[in-house]
Amino acid sequence: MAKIAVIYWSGTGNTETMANAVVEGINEAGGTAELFQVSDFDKATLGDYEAFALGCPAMGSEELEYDEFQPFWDDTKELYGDRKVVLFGSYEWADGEWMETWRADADAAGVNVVDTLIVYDAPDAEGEASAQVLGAKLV
Ligand SMILES: Cc1cc2nc3c(=O)[nH]c(=O)nc-3n(C[C@H](O)[C@H](O)[C@H](O)COP(=O)(O)O)c2cc1C
Repeated sequence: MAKIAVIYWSGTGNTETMANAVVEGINEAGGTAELFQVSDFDKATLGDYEAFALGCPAMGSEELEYDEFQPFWDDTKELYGDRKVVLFGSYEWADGEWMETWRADADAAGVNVVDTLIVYDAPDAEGEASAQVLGAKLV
């Protein structure tokens, strides 16, 4: 059974809601999801997982959260190899440019990004369903 890490940062809970839905989607598709706040994830265990869902909202000025998530991303982006990765997060002020930048950075690092998902503000039922579908793509 595919062991999949869902690793996220969330300030006000919107990306956390998405992360929980991603976990549901993985588990319903037959995978085994493990959920981590980024500050709790031990990078030394990266090799233990077959796929990854990474979540971070738009912060700064169309950027990843700079204190915890950006350093995590910078440290790990060369390490995913050909394992499947999805990127997700919530935004509110603009139109999702941070995700385009994140995706381009992932592509440049050779990350196997199978899909991305952005949701405006707090996910509604449709947003949560989309996050479940996203998670299932990793299984
Ligand atoms: C410091 C700060 C910076 C933000 N920068 C952006 C931004 O550049 N673009 C945007 O669309 N939303 C921005 N937002 C809005 C958040 O992305 C939005 O509130 C999101 O839902 C927060 O997700 P979370 O609940 O997972 O923390 C910012 C919010 C904060 C607090």
